[in-house]
Amino acid sequence: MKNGGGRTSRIRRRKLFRSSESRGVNESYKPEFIELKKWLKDRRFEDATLIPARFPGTGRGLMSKTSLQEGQTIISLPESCLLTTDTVIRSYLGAYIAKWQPPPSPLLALCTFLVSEKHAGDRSPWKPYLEVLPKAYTCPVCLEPEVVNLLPNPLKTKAWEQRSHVQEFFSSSRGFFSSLQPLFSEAIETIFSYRALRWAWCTVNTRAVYMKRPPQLCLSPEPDTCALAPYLDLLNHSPDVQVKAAFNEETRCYEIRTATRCGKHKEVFICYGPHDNHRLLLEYGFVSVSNPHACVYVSKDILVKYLPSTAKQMNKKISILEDHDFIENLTFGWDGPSWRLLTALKLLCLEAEEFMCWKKVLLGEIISDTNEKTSLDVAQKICCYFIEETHAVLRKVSRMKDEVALMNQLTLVETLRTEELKILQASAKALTALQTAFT
Ligand SMILES: C[S@@+](CC[C@H](N)C(=O)[O-])C[C@H]1O[C@@H](n2cnc3c(N)ncnc32)[C@H](O)[C@@H]1O
Repeated sequence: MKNGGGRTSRIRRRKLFRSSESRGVNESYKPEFIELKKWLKDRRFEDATLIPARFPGTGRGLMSKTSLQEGQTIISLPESCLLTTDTVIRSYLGAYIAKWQPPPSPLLALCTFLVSEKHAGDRSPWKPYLEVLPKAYTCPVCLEPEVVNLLPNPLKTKAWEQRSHVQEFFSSSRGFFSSLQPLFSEAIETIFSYRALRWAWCTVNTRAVYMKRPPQLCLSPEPDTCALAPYLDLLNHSPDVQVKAAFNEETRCYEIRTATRCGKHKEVFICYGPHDNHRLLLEYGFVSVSNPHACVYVSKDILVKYLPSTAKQMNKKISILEDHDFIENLTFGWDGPSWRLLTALKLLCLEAEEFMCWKKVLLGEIISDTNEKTSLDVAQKICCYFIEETHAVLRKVSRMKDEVALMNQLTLVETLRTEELKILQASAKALTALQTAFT
């Protein structure tokens, strides 16, 4: 038999393709990981289970050395490796934090420490950790305005809000930064610049683990819940795994236990939460492909725009939806329009003589065949509008990709929009099936 023609070789090729897809390239030989390993060893942490690797699709992450069983602890990082507000307060920054009024927030304390230690370079005892941190992030606050404008509407609004929030964080912290001048020979503004603080803010927001700390008098009373966990923070997210993660008061280690098996030499994932892609992009700067929680959001304006022109009592209907919390989180998902979206549409499509039944609609009752059919037709129109809009944005992204500098950011938007297109196409199909029941 000729090579590559038969069934066996097809299966072999498929297996090869699948394994190269999920298998990562070992990166533990890289100088930054050798240094990090030494640094961790000095803090009583040695890892026999995982190694740093680069994976197609998810980038840098951790790979299992052996197969992992359900219930197995995959990592147990001693307290001495964690960077918390305690670390900051015990450092040279402690006296300055204690002096500053109003007290800095726990987040500001962590960010200040990161910027200051990064600036210290070789002099920083945290250098091996700082060296493996990303140099740049893709959270919306770091995206170019023309890229933010390509995001779907509700996310675009949140992206601009994130930008203003970080800018406000910077301007409100400048006084505190000035008070640190005696610690540095360079002008403080050159060290604690907006870019430096944004980098630190993204570091904490995309990488910190949840670890509730008791309130400290020298810090503001905002919850102190973030800890940076070197090495452990190389674990990427998958919506398909379950893990238990917490600080163990007895062992005084931050531990992660997996509830999902993992094969040898496979990427080991944790789950950051049951987040949709908008939240993943907003909080972590990435998008998960085939995310079961992914969805496309429908805003009030779009709902109203596609209602039949004959629809009556629109203001009244909208205020009912608002009063009953039915105007937000209306979505298309992989299975079609959400129950909330269809319910909102059914209410908006009620005929004048059916209007008194609005409570029944909210409880999920069927009012009439006409109401069912009209609301499905509107849902289909909205879905078609989104499909066209998504195609148009994808064409624009592809044209903009000529500009190499924006490649990473554009690829992110492209992935998000492509996932949304798949969801919308699946929704359109589900809606067609529902519509045929009424023809
Ligand atoms: C806690 S870190 C995980 C390690 C990170 N990949 C690294 O190289 O340092 C979280 C960041 O990893 C990336 N990430 C996590 N899960 C991912 C995934 N499933 N696909 C792509 N990027 C992912 C995102 O950039 C996210 O902000």
